[in-house]
Amino acid sequence: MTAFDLQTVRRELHQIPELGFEEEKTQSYLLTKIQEMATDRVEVKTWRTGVLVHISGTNPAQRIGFRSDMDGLPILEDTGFDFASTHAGKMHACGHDFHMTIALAAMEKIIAQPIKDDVLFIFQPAEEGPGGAKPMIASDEFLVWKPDTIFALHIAPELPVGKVSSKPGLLFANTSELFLDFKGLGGHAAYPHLAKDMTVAASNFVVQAQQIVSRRLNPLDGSVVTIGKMESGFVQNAIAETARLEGTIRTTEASSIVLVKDELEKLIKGFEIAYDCQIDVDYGSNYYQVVNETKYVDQFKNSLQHTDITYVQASAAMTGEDFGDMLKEIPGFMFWLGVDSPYGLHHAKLAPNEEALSVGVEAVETFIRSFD
Ligand SMILES: CC(=O)N[C@@H](CCC[C@H](N)C(=O)O)C(=O)O
Repeated sequence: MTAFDLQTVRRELHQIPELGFEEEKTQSYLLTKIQEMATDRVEVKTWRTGVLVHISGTNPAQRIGFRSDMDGLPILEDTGFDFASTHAGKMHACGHDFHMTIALAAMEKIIAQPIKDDVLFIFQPAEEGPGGAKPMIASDEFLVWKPDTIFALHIAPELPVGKVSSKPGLLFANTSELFLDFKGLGGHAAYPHLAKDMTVAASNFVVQAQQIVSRRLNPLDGSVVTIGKMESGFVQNAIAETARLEGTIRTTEASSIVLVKDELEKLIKGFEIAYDCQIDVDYGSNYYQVVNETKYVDQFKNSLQHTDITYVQASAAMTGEDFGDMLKEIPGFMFWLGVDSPYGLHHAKLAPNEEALSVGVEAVETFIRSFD
């Protein structure tokens, strides 16, 4: 049991989603909750819009870190919930409201009954972009409390409530954002021969880019090029002078990200000639793969044996997570928490089952106590 209601906290957080490094309301909400549960063992630091909470152990030999991300997505919520987002066009569509609620509740339990070791709860901004993990772990605020091991969870819509899953080794892919700006020549819709149509150029680019995955990369290595957003033109009867594509590259091999970028650049050169246009590319933020340390995955799995939580073996996924950048520096692992939603991550109707909140709290607390 916690002193606060998990569902209420999750719903209050759900109503105030904020984009990366804009999480001011979320930060102040978390700080209020943390103050309510703080004792003289607890120290709090802020880093940009993030929060670090250090709980001194009774006889510390090491420090265990648990990380929750904080940001929402630029998605217009379509759940119909009476606790839907109050921030127009923004939504907790990746479950970070769940992650933060679970972190707060697990923290409350560790404060109430500290373990031997120190524990650090990390609320990290900007996971969806531009990436808060890398700058956070390089900050003085983090380095003074750098954990010896670190772990995190992510909600899994396709997994039933009561189940968690993970695996040793690769869990999530390498990622790079992709932004392409096309500049041609606009004109009247009736005179295509006098214009350089960027709707046609960008549309063909989307199709051609798919062949990098199917024809240039080793089919045994996983890779994805997804264009999630496409914009061009202003009106139905004018040829578009500009177009913009926004997407993401995913690969299971760190080195394949470079290969995909090389191939994209060849394509860009070809398109600039073929469509007589200019194409500018920007790769935005890049996240390193999430690689789990076997010993901690085993410890997690074993720690759950005396609970009702079922551990199942996961497969690697092409999702990305800047937690990979933390795991590159600090050994640990990440696990999926079953939330049984009919709609998936990043869907405007994502509806995780709130019964999974207490399962998440139990899994996190149980793993932390397994160091005792
Ligand atoms: C778990 C999850 O859904 N993470 C995001 C991370 C996004 C990274 C970046 N903005 C990109 O799109 O490359 C994901 O989309 O996998």
